[in-house]
Amino acid sequence: MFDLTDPVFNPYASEEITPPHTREWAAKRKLARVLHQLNELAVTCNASVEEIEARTADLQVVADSLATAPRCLGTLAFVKTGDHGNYGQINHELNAVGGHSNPLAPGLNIWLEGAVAHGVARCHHAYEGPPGFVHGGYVAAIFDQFLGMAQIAGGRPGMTGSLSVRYLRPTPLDTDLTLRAEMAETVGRKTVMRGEMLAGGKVTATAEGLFIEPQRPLQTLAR
Ligand SMILES: CCCCCCCC(=O)SCCNC(=O)CCNC(=O)[C@H](O)C(C)(C)COP(=O)(O)OP(=O)(O)OC[C@H]1O[C@@H](n2cnc3c(N)ncnc32)[C@H](O)[C@@H]1OP(=O)(O)O
Repeated sequence: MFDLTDPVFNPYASEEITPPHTREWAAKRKLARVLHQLNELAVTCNASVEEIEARTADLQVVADSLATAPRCLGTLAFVKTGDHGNYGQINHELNAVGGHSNPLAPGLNIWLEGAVAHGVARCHHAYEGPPGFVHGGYVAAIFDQFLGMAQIAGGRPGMTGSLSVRYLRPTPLDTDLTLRAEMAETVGRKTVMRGEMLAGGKVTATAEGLFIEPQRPLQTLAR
């Protein structure tokens, strides 16, 4: 699924974001960036009603046009075509929290240095929960993806069985959030990961995740 020794595609080898491997994904990253910006503008812009209605009509034209193109519903549908890369490459683009071509993703970048996983994410105002701070569900989602990717270094990638987050102080919006995680223990198919999230050098939340290697390969679970 993810081969950390693959010299051609290992998105976690360094802090540098792995470039898109096809023109299609380069185009989709651009689309995602515009939509990500629109997400933030949708919750922050203070334009007139007329302006909002006019721009919404413009966007509806774009959405209706894209809706006429063929679609692939889910990563495995993209894999099946054979034209979009392997599962790891497609997941790297489309993942809900870490995908560079997914406008919902809060720009999570992950890299591994030996046994330690590092990451950075940034949540704009569409991720607001308490006033001025990141919604706790998004903090948990970032940990889920971050710890989930960090555990693949252990060689037995699993699905989240449980995730416990301790919210120590509110996590600020529009701030680089740095992440760090290490494997706490691994017993058979079960791996426990522990991590922390920092903003401005202060820990805002810690998390512990239990990941369980499924009995069947992950790619076959959807079938
Ligand atoms: C590389 C991919 C990384 C992906 C990271 C992204 C993070 C995600 O979002 S994953 C999505 C969220 N998670 C899920 O949807 C998982 C849904 N659950 C499942 O599919 C299954 O319950 C799964 C795979 C976790 C375990 O199923 P299965 O392998 O059949 O478990 P089973 O054989 O019954 O139990 C194995 C062991 O784990 C324990 N266990 C199982 N489920 C849990 C759980 N939820 N919490 C704690 N322990 C559990 C069992 O007690 C057992 O322990 P022991 O061996 O000591 O008796």
